[in-house]
Amino acid sequence: MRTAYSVETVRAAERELMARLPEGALMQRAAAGLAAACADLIGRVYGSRVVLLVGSGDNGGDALYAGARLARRGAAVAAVLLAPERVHPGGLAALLRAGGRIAGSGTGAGAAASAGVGAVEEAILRADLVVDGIVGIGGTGGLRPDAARLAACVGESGAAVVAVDLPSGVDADTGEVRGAAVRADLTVTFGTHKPGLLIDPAREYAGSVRLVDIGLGDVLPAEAELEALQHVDVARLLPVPGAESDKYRRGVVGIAAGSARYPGAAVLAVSGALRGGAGAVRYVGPAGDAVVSRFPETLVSDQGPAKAGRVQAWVVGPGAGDDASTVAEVLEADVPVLVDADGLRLADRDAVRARTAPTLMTPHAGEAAALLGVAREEVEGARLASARELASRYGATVLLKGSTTLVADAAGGVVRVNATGTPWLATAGSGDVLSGLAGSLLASGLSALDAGSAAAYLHGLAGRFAADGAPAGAHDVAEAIPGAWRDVRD
Ligand SMILES: NC(=O)C1=CN([C@@H]2O[C@H](COP(=O)(O)OP(=O)(O)OC[C@H]3O[C@@H](n4cnc5c(N)ncnc54)[C@H](OP(=O)(O)O)[C@@H]3O)[C@@H](O)[C@H]2O)[C@@H](O)CC1
Ligand SMILES: [K+]
Repeated sequence: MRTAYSVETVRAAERELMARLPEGALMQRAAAGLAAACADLIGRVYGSRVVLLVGSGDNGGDALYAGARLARRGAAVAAVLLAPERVHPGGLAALLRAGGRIAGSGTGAGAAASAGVGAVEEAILRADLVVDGIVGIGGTGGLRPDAARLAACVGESGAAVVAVDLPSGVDADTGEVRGAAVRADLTVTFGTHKPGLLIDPAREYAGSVRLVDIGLGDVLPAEAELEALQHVDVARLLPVPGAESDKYRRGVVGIAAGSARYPGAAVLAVSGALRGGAGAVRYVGPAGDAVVSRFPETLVSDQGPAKAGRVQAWVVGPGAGDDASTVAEVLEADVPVLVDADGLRLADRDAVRARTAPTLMTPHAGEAAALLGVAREEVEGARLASARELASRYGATVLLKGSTTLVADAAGGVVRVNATGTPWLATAGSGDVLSGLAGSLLASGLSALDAGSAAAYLHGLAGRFAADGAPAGAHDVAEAIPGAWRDVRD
């Protein structure tokens, strides 16, 4: 499991740890890990040109101490000081002792806002490596103008870019990016991941992320703010039939989906459900013929959901068109219900809130925006807050689809993030497969949080296998689910 903690939690843990250690010890651990990561990234340190972007906080201090280490190994290291009068004194002294210099000025005066600007930009453009120590977890709001100019210049440089703790300009707690931010090839983060490193859009700015252990793990609380499942975690969640299992004990998932206009959505939801571990898939709706001709193992009913026979979970909504009464009927069932696509628009909020069995809603950003009454961009820019808000308004678990999928429970607590997806998954019908898969896992007894996050994980992996660098259709993704399942299990 990869976990991420908020700034507030990190600060508290840091205080506790610092009280037991000699002054400066944590920063030295951080700087040592940072310098090693920089060296690994550029390969040859001796003779390389390194530019440090140094803010006035400890993030800048980390950059300066790491720069000193690189200078001792023969790199030509220049520091751009955003606020020379408030620079970390010990870090600057260490850099200068090691043979590093201040960029943009021979006198040590400030660079970015002074006559040295041209020289600073030139140094950045000519650098082999830029180390972004402008701001870390102490950042608030968008980057200030001086810092934003530097971030833009870094974007034009061909240098390898390493962000210290976080790419400057991204919000550590939410993953939001307001205005300019540094785009890194590698982010070296200390003690724990921060939520922003795992959630888009910030995640994209971070590049690959390397976690440096500074001993914080011992003092962090057990429950994180955000967690990302890995293969072993998903393997533990996936249902395994026992010797005594029959189809009913393994769970029956009901799919109420599709319409005369969109029969394909029903077929695709069933295709996901058949690969999700339930013992049987029951279908109700107008696309029964299409479903059976493709998947003869489906139990098709021509009655409404209430009379279709027992199920342990329902999926409602994919391709439903305007069939609000089916959605309402499913919401009355006292079993877990997954609501997707048209169902999200048709579901009555009070009816969802009144349910006692779990509800899992699976909107993409556009659907979530419509439910929240905001613009799509607002949801995409603030994914964590949007998922939490929607979950709380509906009293449901919300799986917000996207390049980083989030799953949030109504009661708060840890949010799951999934990053196995691929841009190739943004294809028609892919969401229908996901809802069938997640519904099937709900029917086999997983909680809404577990079913949603395990389904997102498998679905993302299946998307990667199916696409393998080329376009793939939603049915290819469904067919790749067993391979993803085996990959996770092995
Ligand atoms: N946690 C740990 O265990 C450890 C933490 N460590 C390191 O410490 C870092 C945290 O250091 P920190 O607390 O000094 O804050 P930091 O990120 O340097 O930012 C503060 C500075 O940024 C400025 N500033 C703010 N907003 C801005 C903006 N929008 N645009 C531009 N500037 C902005 C702000 O200016 P001010 O508001 O004061 O004028 C202030 O000068 C952490 O990320 C990690 O790298 C490691 O050394 C070891 C262990
Ligand atoms: K930074």
